[in-house]
Amino acid sequence: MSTSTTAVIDVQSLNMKYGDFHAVKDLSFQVRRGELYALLGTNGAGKTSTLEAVEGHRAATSGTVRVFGRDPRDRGGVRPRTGIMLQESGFSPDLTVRESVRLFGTLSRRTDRVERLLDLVDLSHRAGTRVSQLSGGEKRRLDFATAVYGGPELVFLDEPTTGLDIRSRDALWDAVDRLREDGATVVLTTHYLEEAQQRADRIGLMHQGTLRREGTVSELTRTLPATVRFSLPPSAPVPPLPAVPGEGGALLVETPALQKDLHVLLDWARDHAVELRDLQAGPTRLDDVFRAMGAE
Ligand SMILES: Nc1ncnc2c1ncn2[C@@H]1O[C@H](COP(=O)(O)OP(=O)(O)OP(=O)(O)O)[C@@H](O)[C@H]1O
Repeated sequence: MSTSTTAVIDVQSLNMKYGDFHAVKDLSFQVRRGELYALLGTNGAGKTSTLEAVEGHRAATSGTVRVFGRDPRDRGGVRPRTGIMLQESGFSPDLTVRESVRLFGTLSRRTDRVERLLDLVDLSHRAGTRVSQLSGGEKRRLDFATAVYGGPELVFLDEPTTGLDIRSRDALWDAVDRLREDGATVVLTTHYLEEAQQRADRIGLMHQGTLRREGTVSELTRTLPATVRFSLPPSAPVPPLPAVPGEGGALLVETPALQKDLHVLLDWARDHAVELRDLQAGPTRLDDVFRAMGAE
């Protein structure tokens, strides 16, 4: 899964307006070849509007968007290289699962085997079932199968795991890993922050139409303190680090240097024969960065 500095997506000073409402404001970002880039944000931040411009579904009010160096509305040049899993599927309810994959596959102008895709998303046993009779999770898996038909170079995954059980999620991410091993570039949006935290090479965080933060997970989280949580027996001496009371009698220590302060605490506990009950050391999570951004 190597990434290069070549930009597959290049967005410069993008503005999207709906009438007087300015939904995306002067947004610039790039997605490099082979990268998994997660575009995350609060509700109404402008992610869908941005992706619609990048996918060529909606014209920008101003600014430039290039995908593979071309205008994304150049359907002949961009569409055959791109797979899109939208939030809302556009399948005809009367078609069967097999027919849907075949139809969308033909539209993609790529080649693949329908049976391979059904197997990939564990829908082989539902091949002859009409789309109207699928469960929400099965429809989502069908969406994914049509998006990755023929191994596109660039895949957009818009909330791909919403409604999927844990086994289907794991299978979907395994399939994404295999696409990436073949060099695919992936753009992800999700409200499941832990998925982005685990999988994204880089993350862009949007809020109220602008890109507020961008970087790797460690670049984004290193600006906020980590938390150590523990409880002490009533007779324990005063701990060596400034601690504030938390829920259920726990003590919380916020630290910008988790490893160092954890050492201090553990050495102190050993030297004083103190039991640190329910000890938890939580690194800063993307959720914390998100909350901090929402409060700005
Ligand atoms: N067709 C439209 N007409 C008017 N306003 C719109 C339209 N589409 C989106 N908006 C507004 O633009 C803003 C950005 O919407 P967008 O759907 O891009 O956000 P989002 O980040 O995808 O949100 P969510 O996480 O809630 O899906 C919102 O305030 C939304 O109400």
